[in-house]
Amino acid sequence: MPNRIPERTARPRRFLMCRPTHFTVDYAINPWMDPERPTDTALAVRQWEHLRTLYRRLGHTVELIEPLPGLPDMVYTANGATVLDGRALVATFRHPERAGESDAHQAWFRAHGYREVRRAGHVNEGEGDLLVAGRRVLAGTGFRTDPAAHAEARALFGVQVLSLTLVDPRFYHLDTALAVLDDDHVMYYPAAFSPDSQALLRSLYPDAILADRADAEVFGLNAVSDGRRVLLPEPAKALAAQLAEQGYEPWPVDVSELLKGGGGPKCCTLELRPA
Ligand SMILES: CN(C)C(=N)NCCC[C@H](N)C(=O)O
Repeated sequence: MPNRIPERTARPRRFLMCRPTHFTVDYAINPWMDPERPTDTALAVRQWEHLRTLYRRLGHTVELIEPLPGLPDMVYTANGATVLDGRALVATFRHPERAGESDAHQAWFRAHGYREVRRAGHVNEGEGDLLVAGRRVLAGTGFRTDPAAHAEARALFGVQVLSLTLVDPRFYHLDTALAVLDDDHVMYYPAAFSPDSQALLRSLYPDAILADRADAEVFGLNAVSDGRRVLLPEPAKALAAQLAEQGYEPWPVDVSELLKGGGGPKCCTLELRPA
């Protein structure tokens, strides 16, 4: 009997985004950034506007945080916090170039009625490394987020937090190597993880979609899923085909300019999970 394609259900989401008004690459804190390569801020804004419009068209709510001059990476709001049950754990960045973003996010969450807003006591780059999967948090470490931040997240959110070690500097945040598709389904690039973390992922998600190197290298895993529709960088063709085979709707987006900073659709999108 042929395998049945599972029925996928979309759930409306609430996202926080930041217009890339001040986007440029004038420092390099990840292997994708090259300050010698010109950037086109107007194009970055157009690509970002398209992403925002798409979310709205798909029925999601987009809230905005004001972009600040001198913080060109602020467009990557996923790194600003992790939000679960109305509690915001605000990022503490590894690199001084991004440190100013923490105050901006803290102020935003305080002004928007979150029941608890806490600044991380250890290096913690928000949803770049802490991905919420149902009532579990998958937590990356190796390049940015400190393992001690995982314990802090466990204490604040009161959910299971599972540590995963990244081993390839090109996949420096968990959300470059793994995407949560649904509460209990993920896709990931195995070679980005240590052997122990690969084994853990295999046991947790035996039916995960596995990305190949080519799709991982175009940031195909830096994707946003609402349970059925999956927005991902358009060059990740094989991954889009795999998603379709598994009952998802791939929505390819052009984020070529934003990739110059080392981030794709997911990096530009922080999910707000109310109480
Ligand atoms: C998918 N990724 C990596 C993100 N969640 N964020 C992008 C951060 C980019 C920034 N220039 C940096 O290197 O911090």
